[in-house]
Amino acid sequence: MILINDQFIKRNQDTHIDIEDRGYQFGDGIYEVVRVYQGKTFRLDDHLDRFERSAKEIFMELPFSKTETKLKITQLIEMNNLQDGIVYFQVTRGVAPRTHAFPQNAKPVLTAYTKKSPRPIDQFKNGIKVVTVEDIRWLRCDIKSLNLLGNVLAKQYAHEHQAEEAIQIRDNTVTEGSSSNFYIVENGKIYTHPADHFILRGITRIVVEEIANKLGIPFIEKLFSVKDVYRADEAFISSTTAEITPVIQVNDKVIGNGPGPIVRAIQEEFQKLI
Ligand SMILES: Cc1ncc(COP(=O)(O)O)c(CN[C@@H]2CONC2=O)c1O
Repeated sequence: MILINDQFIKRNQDTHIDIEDRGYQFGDGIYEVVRVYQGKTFRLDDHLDRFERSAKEIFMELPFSKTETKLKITQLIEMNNLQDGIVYFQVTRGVAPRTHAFPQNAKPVLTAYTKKSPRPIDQFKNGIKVVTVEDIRWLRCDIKSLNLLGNVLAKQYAHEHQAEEAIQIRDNTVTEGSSSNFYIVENGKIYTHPADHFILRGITRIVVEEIANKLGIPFIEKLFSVKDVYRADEAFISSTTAEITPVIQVNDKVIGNGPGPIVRAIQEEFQKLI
């Protein structure tokens, strides 16, 4: 089943999204991806809080309250008997004759679906290779909007260079991955870009900070360059789908000696949480 507003419908039915839906024409909308483990959502409240903030930041009404949205998402997971995978949901500003300014009386459109997806265990174990690209995105990357072309181009560059992720660089500073947050470890301390308008404040990033605090590992929000990355003892990314994934190579530079003790400790604690 999928969800369109307050209707649960079979996916193979004649479902349609209007050609003048602003999400389709302008990317005028917001989204969330939530992980489901053994049928239970992980940090859904945090995702819904961020969803509400994203809507507020683009001056968009949400069609349902947090409680109502939570219920619909949970019902969808149960209907589809999703055990391990993700639930994707988004709201667009709705359908209206194409004009850039906000339409007078368009109704926001909520859609959601679930997808079985195994955890990338090999990547957790062995780590991944990433490449660096220029961060060409707009200046409100803190909003989880449907405007993902910059992210798409970055990810495509990674795939064309046999890498799993592209780490974006803005003014000689490492911001984040195309769909992940990025960290380096030096002398037992974790460094990551401050949660400002230049990155998305990842839910998994919040969990990484909580785990670091629990383990007494300094979690330092600080600007750093690619040169700092090359000198790092360890590097890793985090996201709802990548969880905590070690980074063992950046461009042609090997980082440390493969997944290090800090990222392993964070992974171990994360595993306990789920
Ligand atoms: C640009 C960007 N930064 C950071 C993150 C990490 O945020 P979370 O920890 O909250 O997931 C994401 C996740 N993007 C989602 C996660 O999976 N696929 C996505 O598009 C992202 O797209």
